[in-house]
Amino acid sequence: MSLIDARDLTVRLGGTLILDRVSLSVEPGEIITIVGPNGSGKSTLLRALIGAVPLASGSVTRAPGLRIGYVPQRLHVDPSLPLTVRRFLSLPRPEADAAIADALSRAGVEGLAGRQVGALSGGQLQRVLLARALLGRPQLLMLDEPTQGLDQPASAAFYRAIEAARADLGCAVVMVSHDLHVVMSASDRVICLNTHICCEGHPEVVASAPAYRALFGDGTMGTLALYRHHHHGHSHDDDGGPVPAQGCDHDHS
Ligand SMILES: Nc1ncnc2c1ncn2[C@@H]1O[C@H](COP(=O)(O)OP(=O)(O)OP(=O)(O)O)[C@@H](O)[C@H]1O
Repeated sequence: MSLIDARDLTVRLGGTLILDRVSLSVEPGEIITIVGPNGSGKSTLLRALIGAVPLASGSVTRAPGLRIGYVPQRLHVDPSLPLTVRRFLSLPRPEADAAIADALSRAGVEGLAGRQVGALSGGQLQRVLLARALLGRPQLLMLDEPTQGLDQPASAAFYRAIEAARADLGCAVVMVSHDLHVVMSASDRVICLNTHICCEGHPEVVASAPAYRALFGDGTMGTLALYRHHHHGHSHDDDGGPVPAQGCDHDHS
């Protein structure tokens, strides 16, 4: 059984169409990466899958009792707030010291339990947020641009921790990422979102797209090229059936 099954998920916020008939299912243990331009609905999609956003139409079915660990894009913590990592990880529910130590270790930051949350570096805080998500031994880990603002070694370490957690817990991972090396190397499936799913497929399929080759040919400019690829309008001139997208190099003109 799928962990999550979304059918024609449609979300409107403030009268604006944010997600248009998005269908996807998440299978146990798979890693799905969601890419797309700013404002394309990636965060909203994660929140809708969790059930934190009302749907205008469509449905989201979660496996009964599904345990989800969610790592937000960022969390602002007032540096003057006295709050240790241990206490932070015990909110809202008290957790045993051993469980906290285990989660911190899985996230690769054992030894931080006594530190002040407000004094952590960006990379440490993201790993503590990962530890928090891992505490509930999730079947599904959802991460919203978790390495934003981290340097390359810190990002790489973060993703290694995610992979280790998946290997260990067997959890599925759905993440939003702009880190295309990760997208291409660590994902079972890549979904490119632009209000609707504009293309999806195995990384190799996406990698065969000219836009992806442009990425590695042109360095960071290639990153922009990927995000600019054929992001066509949102009008559907078809009957709303399955998106026939397999790669990122098609257009719908
Ligand atoms: N509560 C809200 N009310 C109205 N519009 C909203 C609300 N939340 C988000 N939006 C709009 O929905 C669109 C999608 O936002 P979302 O954060 O899902 O995009 P995103 O792809 O995650 O963007 P980014 O890459 O910049 O993080 C944006 O245009 C945003 O302004």
